Order: sequence, then structure tokens, then C-alpha cells
Amino acid sequence: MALLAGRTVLLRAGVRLGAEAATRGGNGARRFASHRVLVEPDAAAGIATIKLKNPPVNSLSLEFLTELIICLEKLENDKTFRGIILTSDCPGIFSAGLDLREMCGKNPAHYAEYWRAVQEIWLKLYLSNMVLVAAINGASPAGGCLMALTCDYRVLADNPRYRIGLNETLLGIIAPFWFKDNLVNTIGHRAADRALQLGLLFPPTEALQVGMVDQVVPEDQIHSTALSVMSQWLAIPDHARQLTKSMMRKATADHLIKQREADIQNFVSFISKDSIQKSLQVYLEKLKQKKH
Ligand SMILES: CC/C=C\C/C=C\C/C=C\CC/C=C/CC(=O)SCCNC(=O)CCNC(=O)[C@H](O)C(C)(C)COP(=O)(O)OP(=O)(O)OC[C@H]1O[C@@H](n2cnc3c(N)ncnc32)[C@H](O)[C@@H]1OP(=O)(O)O
Repeated sequence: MALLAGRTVLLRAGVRLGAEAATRGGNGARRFASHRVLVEPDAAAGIATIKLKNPPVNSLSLEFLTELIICLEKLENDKTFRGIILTSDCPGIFSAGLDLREMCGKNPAHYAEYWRAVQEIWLKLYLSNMVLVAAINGASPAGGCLMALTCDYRVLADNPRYRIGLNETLLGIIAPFWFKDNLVNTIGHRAADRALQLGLLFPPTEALQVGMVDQVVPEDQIHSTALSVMSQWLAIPDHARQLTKSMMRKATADHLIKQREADIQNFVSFISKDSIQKSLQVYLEKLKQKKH
């Protein structure tokens, strides 16, 4: 049943999908992988595990986002799968969020194309008909946190280095309204107000307390926990769960869908400002110097 999916991917024609491969797994399910998105299917269970693999930190570059969008479309259209576990193949990092290099020193057309892809991945994940469980096995700032927030359930590995949150203000930028909406829907208005203004990155215990994640488990139990949560969610009849999900999420998604082009223009003019470019460059430089 396609209650929510089926929208078009509006991306630059000719974005290379890398060395995409489609083979058959041991259980007969199609296994497909691109350079940076690994899909491990379990056809018998109706579950696909997506492992993000864009080292070193799974930053969401345009090419990575494009591969992820295509992968999600394939899974959404394949009736074999009813659930996705979203996790990382990069040790200690779920995702460092949007790729800062896509937002620095480029031209307005590039910023517009990039932002459309960011919107698209959010809509694809947020409106998926499938059950999405995030198995957060690493740090998850900003766009990394947002991806997790689109899921139906979040399990975080218990490691104080694995902080999660929308830290945009620390970079001198602003979380767009639809990031904010997704966060408010998850942790409530007061907690979101404080978290967004202060750019808070929550360690696991605090993330659980504030409701940013649903469960914190020892690192070696993250996948088994995600599987057991998934089986609980898949026990619900699809049509009832999907209609309920749509009822809960449609207004938030429509908020963006209705003003997608204006949101792109807003992003382009904001990110092109000299002062914002300067802040992002300083932040990137600090990240690079951290090691030395
Ligand atoms: C009224 C409204 C008006 C206007 C609003 C309109 C629009 C809104 C405007 C803008 C919104 C834009 C939204 C952005 C959301 C984002 O996601 S921004 C990205 C935020 N991400 C971060 O802050 C994370 C930064 N990274 C880290 O904290 C650490 O790297 C991390 C904890 C993830 C891992 O630490 P560690 O393992 O120690 O690795 P390193 O720090 O050493 O990093 C390794 C290399 O990776 C590079 N890198 C890290 N993060 C990024 C990134 N996000 N993008 C690109 N590159 C990244 C880092 O520089 C190292 O590179 P090097 O090896 O030195 O070359």
C-alpha cells in the first residue's frame, strides 16, 4: 500500500550512483549496495538494514544523499520490505550531519540543488510507509540527529561520546522550521525551545530523559534491540499503522511541501551571506585543527 510514498525525486540529472550492485542474498532477497549505502536484506523477516558508509564521519554530501534517496525509493517500492533499520558502518559516528563543504564557497545554484536533496531525504524518511528504527551507534549532531528524528523509534548506544542534538546555533546557523517541527513533535515545545537555542548535544542518559531517544542500550546490544523493537512494530497490521502514521505526520510534512521553493530560496540567501560563510569556514577550520 502506498499511502505516503510515491513522490518524485527532484534531483540533478546525471548524479552518479557510484558502483551500484544488485545481487541475490542467501535468502533470495535482492541485495543492493552503492558506494556509500549498504543494504542488508532479511526477506524472511521483511526487514532491510541500511548501513551508512561515507567515512570518516558520514557527512551528508550531495552524492551521499542522492544514493540514500534512491535506495529508500527502491525499498519503499519493494513489497518484500516492511521495515528499515537505519544505522552506521563508520565506527563511533552515526552521522556528522550535513556536509559543511556543500554549504561553503559554492554558488547559489549548488546551494539550491543541495537544499532540495536535504528536503527530499527528510520527506522520504519522515513519510515512509515502512517502520523505521534508528540504531544510533555513534555521534549524531544536527542533520544526523534529524535523520534519527524521522524514524519511528530510536535506540542509542550507551557511550558518553555519542551525543545527539540539533547544534546549529553553535555554528552560527539556524535550524530550519521543519527541523524544529520534527524536534518539537518528538520532545515537546519547551524542551525543543531550550535545546535549539542552546544548540544542545545530549549524551545518552540526558537524551533518554528529554525524549530525544526511546531507549539506551549497551553498544553490543544495539542491533538485537532494534530487531526486537522492529518485530513489535511489525506485529501491527500495516494498513492501520500506516494510516495512523500519516495522520500523525501529514500536517508537519505538508508545512514544508507547501513552501518548498520558498524554503530553498530562503536557505540560498541565508547561506550565501558573507557573515554566514565566514562562520562556517571558521567552524570547519576548528574541526580540522582539533587533531593537531
Ligand atoms: C529565520 C530563518 C532564516 C534562515 C534559515 C534558513 C536556512 C537555514 C540555514 C542553514 C541550516 C543548515 C543546517 C545544517 C545542519 C547541519 O547538519 S550542519 C553540520 C553540523 N555538524 C556538526 O556540527 C558536526 C561537526 N563534526 C563533529 O563534531 C565531529 O567531526 C564528530 C563528532 C562528528 C566526529 O568527531 P571525530 O571522530 O573526532 O572526527 P573529526 O572531528 O576529526 O572529523 C574527521 C573529518 O571529518 C570532517 N568533518 C566533520 N564533520 C563534518 C561535516 N559536518 N561536514 C564536513 N566535514 C566534516 C572534519 O573536518 C575532519 O576532516 P579532516 O580529516 O580534518 O579533513
